[in-house]
Amino acid sequence: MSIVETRALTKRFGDFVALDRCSLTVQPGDVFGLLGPNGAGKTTLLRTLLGFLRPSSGTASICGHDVFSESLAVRQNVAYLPGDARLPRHMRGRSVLRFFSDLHPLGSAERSLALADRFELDLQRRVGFMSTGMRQKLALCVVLSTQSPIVILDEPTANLDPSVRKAVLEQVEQIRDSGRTVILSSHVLSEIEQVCNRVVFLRRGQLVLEQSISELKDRHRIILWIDDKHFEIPHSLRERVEETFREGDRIVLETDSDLAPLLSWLATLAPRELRLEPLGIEAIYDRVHHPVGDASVADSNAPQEVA
Ligand SMILES: Nc1ncnc2c1ncn2[C@@H]1O[C@H](COP(=O)(O)OP(=O)(O)OP(=O)(O)O)[C@@H](O)[C@H]1O
Repeated sequence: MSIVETRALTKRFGDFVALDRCSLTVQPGDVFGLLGPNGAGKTTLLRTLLGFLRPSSGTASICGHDVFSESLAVRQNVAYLPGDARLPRHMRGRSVLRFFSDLHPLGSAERSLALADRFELDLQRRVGFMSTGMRQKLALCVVLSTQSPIVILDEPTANLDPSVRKAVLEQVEQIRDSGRTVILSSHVLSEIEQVCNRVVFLRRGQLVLEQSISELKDRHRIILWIDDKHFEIPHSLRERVEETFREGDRIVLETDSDLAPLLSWLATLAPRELRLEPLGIEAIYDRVHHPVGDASVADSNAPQEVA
């Protein structure tokens, strides 16, 4: 059974559609990545899942509870790191950790202190005197130390230096290894590729592609330079390969199947040069967000402010 499920989930702010009929399922143990450019609707989706925003239409449930009408039950199962976590500025780091671990039924002061140590965070400092990155680390200690079945992280590594980023991703991997579920939004494609097993791409409020990371890793791009003007993929290989681009003597092919038969055939054509590269999430991201012939959205489509 899915641990998170949305069906045709839609959120409008006035006339502006921030989420447009999004249907997705997250399975227990998934590390589920949410990708999309600024304003795509990632935070709106996460805030709707947490019951902070009322869906305009469609449904969403977490652990079988409706996210809006049963939001208390939902929040008991979720630890959430917002993109702009606000913590009491007058409190010292240590008191913040104690306060939140007492508050959350699945919290633990001991775990949060151990994390602060791992992130090399000075807990003597008051929140108001911490840097942006230090406050982010503190919020992460609060969220990552709870044992909630679902952990939702909105851009968890923003503002962090590379060594803390690495430590945060290790924590995500530990959560995954303990069988819990993570939903993670990030602009850092390599992080998504590293820790997620599934990823969805949001674009202007719509889910435009869902991709398993293991399938993504099997996808390759072959670029070849060939003098033969009559290049044609043989019938027997057409199922395995797709020609995506041809310009003069340069041809780009993509495939997600076994490379051996394809490379054997290409070798018989004696190309002048041949390059083989894993397609990677970055190429998919570019293709999804800058499709050929796409015109950028005019400003007239911008939302109106809604409280
Ligand atoms: N309360 C609101 N009233 C009006 N429009 C809103 C409101 N909240 C969000 N929006 C709009 O909804 C769209 C989606 O915003 P959202 O914050 O979900 O994007 P995002 O994908 O998280 O972006 P980013 O990567 O920049 O954080 C944006 O155009 C934003 O301006």
